Amino acid sequence: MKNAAGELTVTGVNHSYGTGKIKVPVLFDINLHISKGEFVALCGSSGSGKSTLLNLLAGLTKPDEGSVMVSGEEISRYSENELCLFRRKSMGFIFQSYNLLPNLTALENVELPLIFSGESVRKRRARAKEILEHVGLTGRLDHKPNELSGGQQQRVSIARALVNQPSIILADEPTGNLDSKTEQEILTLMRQMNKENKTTFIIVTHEQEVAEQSDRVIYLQDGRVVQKRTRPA
Ligand SMILES: Nc1ncnc2c1ncn2[C@@H]1O[C@H](COP(=O)(O)OP(=O)(O)OP(=O)(O)O)[C@@H](O)[C@H]1O
Repeated sequence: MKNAAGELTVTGVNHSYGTGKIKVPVLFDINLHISKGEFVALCGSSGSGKSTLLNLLAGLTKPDEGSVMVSGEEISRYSENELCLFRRKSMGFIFQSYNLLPNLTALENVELPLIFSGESVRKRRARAKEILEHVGLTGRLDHKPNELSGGQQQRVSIARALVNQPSIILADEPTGNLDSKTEQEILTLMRQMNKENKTTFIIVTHEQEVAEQSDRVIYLQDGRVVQKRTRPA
Protein backbone atom coordinates (compact mmCIF):
# COMPACT_ATOMS: atom_id res chain seq x y z
CA MET A 1 0.00 0.00 0.00
CA LYS A 2 1.30 3.48 -0.88
CA ASN A 3 1.70 6.02 1.87
CA ALA A 4 1.24 9.79 1.58
CA ALA A 5 3.73 12.70 1.67
CA GLY A 6 5.30 12.93 5.11
CA GLU A 7 4.57 9.31 6.06
CA LEU A 8 7.21 6.64 6.59
CA THR A 9 6.77 2.88 6.74
CA VAL A 10 9.54 0.44 7.54
CA THR A 11 8.71 -3.22 7.00
CA GLY A 12 10.81 -6.23 7.99
CA VAL A 13 14.13 -4.38 7.87
CA ASN A 14 17.32 -6.21 8.78
CA HIS A 15 20.70 -4.60 8.39
CA SER A 16 24.33 -5.61 8.91
CA TYR A 17 27.65 -3.87 8.38
CA GLY A 18 30.60 -5.54 6.68
CA THR A 19 30.73 -8.26 4.07
CA GLY A 20 31.22 -12.01 3.79
CA LYS A 21 32.17 -13.78 7.01
CA ILE A 22 32.66 -10.62 9.05
CA LYS A 23 29.11 -9.34 8.86
CA VAL A 24 27.94 -7.56 12.01
CA PRO A 25 24.14 -7.53 12.32
CA VAL A 26 22.91 -4.20 13.65
CA LEU A 27 19.14 -3.95 13.02
CA PHE A 28 16.68 -6.84 13.40
CA ASP A 29 13.16 -7.04 11.99
CA ILE A 30 12.30 -3.35 12.26
CA ASN A 31 8.64 -2.54 11.60
CA LEU A 32 7.48 1.06 12.01
CA HIS A 33 4.90 3.46 10.74
CA ILE A 34 5.24 7.20 11.25
CA SER A 35 2.33 9.42 10.23
CA LYS A 36 2.44 12.80 8.55
CA GLY A 37 3.02 15.58 11.08
CA GLU A 38 4.25 13.33 13.90
CA PHE A 39 7.11 14.54 16.12
CA VAL A 40 8.99 11.38 17.01
CA ALA A 41 12.05 10.82 19.21
CA LEU A 42 14.29 7.86 18.43
CA CYS A 43 16.04 6.84 21.64
CA GLY A 44 18.27 4.05 22.91
CA SER A 45 21.70 3.53 24.36
CA SER A 46 24.90 4.10 22.41
CA GLY A 47 25.34 1.50 19.68
CA SER A 48 21.66 0.44 19.68
CA GLY A 49 21.29 1.36 15.99
CA LYS A 50 19.61 4.80 16.03
CA SER A 51 21.88 6.46 13.46
CA THR A 52 21.75 3.38 11.24
CA LEU A 53 17.95 3.52 11.28
CA LEU A 54 17.98 7.27 10.55
CA ASN A 55 20.36 6.65 7.62
CA LEU A 56 17.99 3.98 6.29
CA LEU A 57 15.07 6.44 6.51
CA ALA A 58 17.18 8.99 4.61
CA GLY A 59 18.12 6.43 1.97
CA LEU A 60 21.81 6.90 2.85
CA THR A 61 22.01 3.20 3.70
CA LYS A 62 20.15 0.40 1.94
CA PRO A 63 18.68 -2.39 4.07
CA ASP A 64 19.88 -5.97 3.54
CA GLU A 65 16.26 -7.05 3.72
CA GLY A 66 12.88 -5.36 3.96
CA SER A 67 11.49 -2.13 2.62
CA VAL A 68 11.65 1.55 3.52
CA MET A 69 8.73 3.52 2.14
CA VAL A 70 8.93 7.32 2.38
CA SER A 71 6.15 9.61 1.18
CA GLY A 72 4.74 6.89 -1.03
CA GLU A 73 8.08 5.94 -2.59
CA GLU A 74 9.97 2.74 -1.92
CA ILE A 75 13.36 4.42 -1.50
CA SER A 76 15.13 1.14 -0.70
CA ARG A 77 14.90 0.39 -4.44
CA TYR A 78 16.09 3.80 -5.69
CA SER A 79 19.36 4.41 -7.52
CA GLU A 80 21.81 6.99 -6.08
CA ASN A 81 20.64 9.67 -8.54
CA GLU A 82 16.98 9.08 -7.80
CA LEU A 83 17.73 9.21 -4.08
CA CYS A 84 19.59 12.49 -4.43
CA LEU A 85 16.66 14.14 -6.19
CA PHE A 86 14.17 12.64 -3.77
CA ARG A 87 16.09 13.85 -0.72
CA ARG A 88 16.44 17.35 -2.10
CA LYS A 89 12.72 17.60 -2.76
CA SER A 90 11.25 15.81 0.24
CA MET A 91 13.66 15.82 3.18
CA GLY A 92 15.53 18.26 5.39
CA PHE A 93 18.44 17.39 7.69
CA ILE A 94 19.57 18.86 11.00
CA PHE A 95 22.84 17.75 12.60
CA GLN A 96 24.41 18.05 16.05
CA SER A 97 27.36 19.97 14.60
CA TYR A 98 25.12 22.24 12.44
CA ASN A 99 27.14 21.49 9.23
CA LEU A 100 27.00 25.08 7.98
CA LEU A 101 29.49 26.25 5.37
CA PRO A 102 31.93 28.45 7.32
CA ASN A 103 32.67 30.96 4.56
CA LEU A 104 29.04 31.68 3.74
CA THR A 105 26.74 34.02 5.66
CA ALA A 106 23.58 32.77 7.36
CA LEU A 107 21.56 34.02 4.37
CA GLU A 108 23.83 32.26 1.85
CA ASN A 109 23.76 29.01 3.82
CA VAL A 110 19.96 29.00 3.79
CA GLU A 111 19.86 29.95 0.10
CA LEU A 112 21.97 26.93 -0.92
CA PRO A 113 19.20 24.32 -1.20
CA LEU A 114 17.23 26.76 -3.36
CA ILE A 115 20.17 27.19 -5.75
CA PHE A 116 20.11 23.41 -6.28
CA SER A 117 16.39 23.51 -6.95
CA GLY A 118 16.82 26.21 -9.59
CA GLU A 119 15.06 29.22 -7.96
CA SER A 120 15.84 32.71 -9.30
CA VAL A 121 18.28 34.81 -7.22
CA ARG A 122 15.58 37.29 -6.23
CA LYS A 123 13.12 34.62 -5.13
CA ARG A 124 15.62 32.54 -3.20
CA ARG A 125 17.04 35.55 -1.38
CA ALA A 126 13.55 36.67 -0.36
CA ARG A 127 12.58 33.16 0.78
CA ALA A 128 15.83 32.64 2.76
CA LYS A 129 15.40 36.04 4.44
CA GLU A 130 11.79 35.31 5.31
CA ILE A 131 12.55 31.97 6.93
CA LEU A 132 15.60 33.29 8.83
CA GLU A 133 13.41 36.05 10.25
CA HIS A 134 10.80 33.43 11.12
CA VAL A 135 13.34 31.41 13.17
CA GLY A 136 14.33 34.55 15.10
CA LEU A 137 17.47 35.64 13.26
CA THR A 138 16.45 39.09 12.02
CA GLY A 139 19.62 41.18 12.13
CA ARG A 140 21.93 38.16 11.80
CA LEU A 141 21.50 37.47 8.07
CA ASP A 142 24.99 38.63 7.10
CA HIS A 143 26.81 36.89 9.95
CA LYS A 144 29.08 33.94 9.23
CA PRO A 145 28.69 30.81 11.41
CA ASN A 146 31.68 31.67 13.65
CA GLU A 147 30.00 35.01 14.46
CA LEU A 148 26.91 33.22 15.80
CA SER A 149 26.23 31.32 19.04
CA GLY A 150 25.57 27.56 18.94
CA GLY A 151 21.82 28.13 19.30
CA GLN A 152 21.85 30.71 16.50
CA GLN A 153 23.83 28.34 14.25
CA GLN A 154 21.27 25.62 14.91
CA ARG A 155 18.50 28.10 14.00
CA VAL A 156 20.27 28.72 10.68
CA SER A 157 20.46 24.98 10.05
CA ILE A 158 16.76 24.57 10.92
CA ALA A 159 15.96 27.37 8.43
CA ARG A 160 18.14 25.64 5.82
CA ALA A 161 16.40 22.30 6.44
CA LEU A 162 12.97 23.89 6.03
CA VAL A 163 13.60 26.33 3.18
CA ASN A 164 12.50 23.87 0.48
CA GLN A 165 9.36 23.00 2.48
CA PRO A 166 10.18 19.29 2.80
CA SER A 167 7.51 17.01 4.25
CA ILE A 168 10.03 15.27 6.53
CA ILE A 169 12.88 16.47 8.74
CA LEU A 170 15.46 14.00 10.01
CA ALA A 171 17.56 15.28 12.90
CA ASP A 172 20.58 13.62 14.52
CA GLU A 173 21.15 14.87 18.09
CA PRO A 174 20.06 18.43 17.16
CA THR A 175 20.44 19.73 20.71
CA GLY A 176 23.48 17.66 21.66
CA ASN A 177 25.87 20.63 21.66
CA LEU A 178 23.59 23.11 23.40
CA ASP A 179 23.10 24.20 27.02
CA SER A 180 19.73 23.33 28.53
CA LYS A 181 18.14 26.78 28.03
CA THR A 182 19.15 26.88 24.36
CA GLU A 183 18.09 23.26 23.98
CA GLN A 184 14.58 24.20 25.10
CA GLU A 185 14.50 27.16 22.69
CA ILE A 186 15.53 24.96 19.76
CA LEU A 187 13.05 22.28 20.78
CA THR A 188 10.26 24.87 20.94
CA LEU A 189 11.25 26.16 17.51
CA MET A 190 11.23 22.67 15.97
CA ARG A 191 7.84 21.99 17.58
CA GLN A 192 6.50 25.28 16.18
CA MET A 193 7.71 24.38 12.67
CA ASN A 194 6.24 20.88 13.05
CA LYS A 195 2.82 22.31 14.00
CA GLU A 196 2.74 25.19 11.50
CA ASN A 197 3.65 23.13 8.46
CA LYS A 198 2.64 19.61 9.53
CA THR A 199 6.24 18.62 8.84
CA THR A 200 7.09 15.16 10.17
CA PHE A 201 10.09 15.29 12.55
CA ILE A 202 12.19 12.25 13.46
CA ILE A 203 14.84 13.09 16.02
CA VAL A 204 17.62 10.86 17.26
CA THR A 205 18.33 12.00 20.79
CA HIS A 206 19.86 11.12 24.14
CA GLU A 207 18.10 14.07 25.79
CA GLN A 208 15.23 13.30 28.14
CA GLU A 209 13.63 16.71 27.44
CA VAL A 210 13.37 15.98 23.72
CA ALA A 211 11.81 12.56 24.38
CA GLU A 212 9.36 14.02 26.92
CA GLN A 213 8.14 16.69 24.52
CA SER A 214 7.70 14.36 21.54
CA ASP A 215 4.41 12.82 20.38
CA ARG A 216 6.00 9.41 20.47
CA VAL A 217 9.26 7.78 21.56
CA ILE A 218 10.64 4.80 19.69
CA TYR A 219 13.24 2.94 21.79
CA LEU A 220 15.87 0.78 20.22
CA GLN A 221 17.80 -1.82 22.18
CA ASP A 222 20.51 -3.92 20.55
CA GLY A 223 19.03 -3.25 17.12
CA ARG A 224 15.41 -4.03 17.97
CA VAL A 225 12.44 -1.78 18.66
CA VAL A 226 11.59 -2.60 22.26
CA GLN A 227 9.01 0.00 23.14
CA LYS A 228 6.95 2.66 21.46
CA ARG A 229 5.56 5.24 23.87
CA THR A 230 2.86 7.69 22.89
CA ARG A 231 2.56 10.88 24.90
CA PRO A 232 -0.65 11.05 26.93
CA ALA A 233 -3.08 13.57 25.40
N1 LIG B 1 29.97 1.96 9.08
C1 LIG B 1 29.94 1.00 10.01
N2 LIG B 1 30.65 -0.14 9.86
C2 LIG B 1 30.59 -1.11 10.80
N3 LIG B 1 29.86 -1.04 11.92
C3 LIG B 1 29.15 0.08 12.13
C4 LIG B 1 29.15 1.16 11.19
N4 LIG B 1 28.34 2.14 11.67
C5 LIG B 1 27.86 1.69 12.84
N5 LIG B 1 28.34 0.46 13.13
C6 LIG B 1 28.00 -0.35 14.30
O1 LIG B 1 26.61 -0.54 14.32
C7 LIG B 1 26.07 -0.45 15.64
C8 LIG B 1 24.98 0.62 15.69
O2 LIG B 1 25.60 1.89 15.44
P1 LIG B 1 24.75 3.24 15.38
O3 LIG B 1 25.71 4.34 15.08
O4 LIG B 1 23.60 3.05 14.47
O5 LIG B 1 24.22 3.33 16.89
P2 LIG B 1 23.64 4.58 17.68
O6 LIG B 1 22.52 4.04 18.50
O7 LIG B 1 23.33 5.69 16.75
O8 LIG B 1 24.86 4.96 18.61
P3 LIG B 1 25.29 6.40 19.24
O9 LIG B 1 24.18 6.78 20.17
O10 LIG B 1 26.56 6.08 19.96
O11 LIG B 1 25.48 7.35 18.09
C9 LIG B 1 27.26 -0.18 16.54
O12 LIG B 1 27.67 -1.40 17.11
C10 LIG B 1 28.32 0.36 15.61
O13 LIG B 1 29.62 0.03 16.06
